[in-house]
Amino acid sequence: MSETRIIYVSAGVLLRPDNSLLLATRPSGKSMAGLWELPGGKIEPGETPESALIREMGEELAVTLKRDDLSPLTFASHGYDSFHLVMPVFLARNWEGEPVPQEGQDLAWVKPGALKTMPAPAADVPLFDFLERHLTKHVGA
Ligand SMILES: Nc1nc2c([nH]c(=O)n2[C@@H]2O[C@H](COP(=O)(O)OP(=O)(O)OP(=O)(O)O)[C@@H](O)[C@H]2O)c(=O)[nH]1
Repeated sequence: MSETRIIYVSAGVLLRPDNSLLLATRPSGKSMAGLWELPGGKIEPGETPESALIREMGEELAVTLKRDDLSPLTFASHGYDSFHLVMPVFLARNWEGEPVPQEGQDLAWVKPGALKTMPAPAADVPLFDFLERHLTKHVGA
């Protein structure tokens, strides 16, 4: 029986008062370059999902998040060819700083109803569906 390699990634939904959320393209040169994803990245040894996300938001977007700004929202679990992705997703409504791409990404603030128009990694398709239903239902589109 072949072993499944699990990759743990932490991702964040930065939600503005107008109910738009931030997506970023994967930088060129990386796997799945150009697709729209939630900001975040791999959880390194010794990190919690929260500390990894806080670090990634600083590295990728120069945004400062505090632990108390993060609420657990949902997760993705998706089998890619070479690994299985497990990705806790946190919601943040407060942060310090305006997101500025640090790695050449494009950024877009997207309303939940428009998420499905954004080409995304396979793991994000059910996630975008969830966000559309959840954020539209509970916050108003
Ligand atoms: N941050 C983020 N990663 C995602 C999302 N959806 C998804 O499949 N992923 C995958 O989760 C992994 C994220 O890790 P990462 O962004 O730190 O990866 P990396 O830059 O080191 O990528 P690399 O392994 O291609 O060098 C990638 O394989 C990425 O394709 C998402 O919405 N946000």
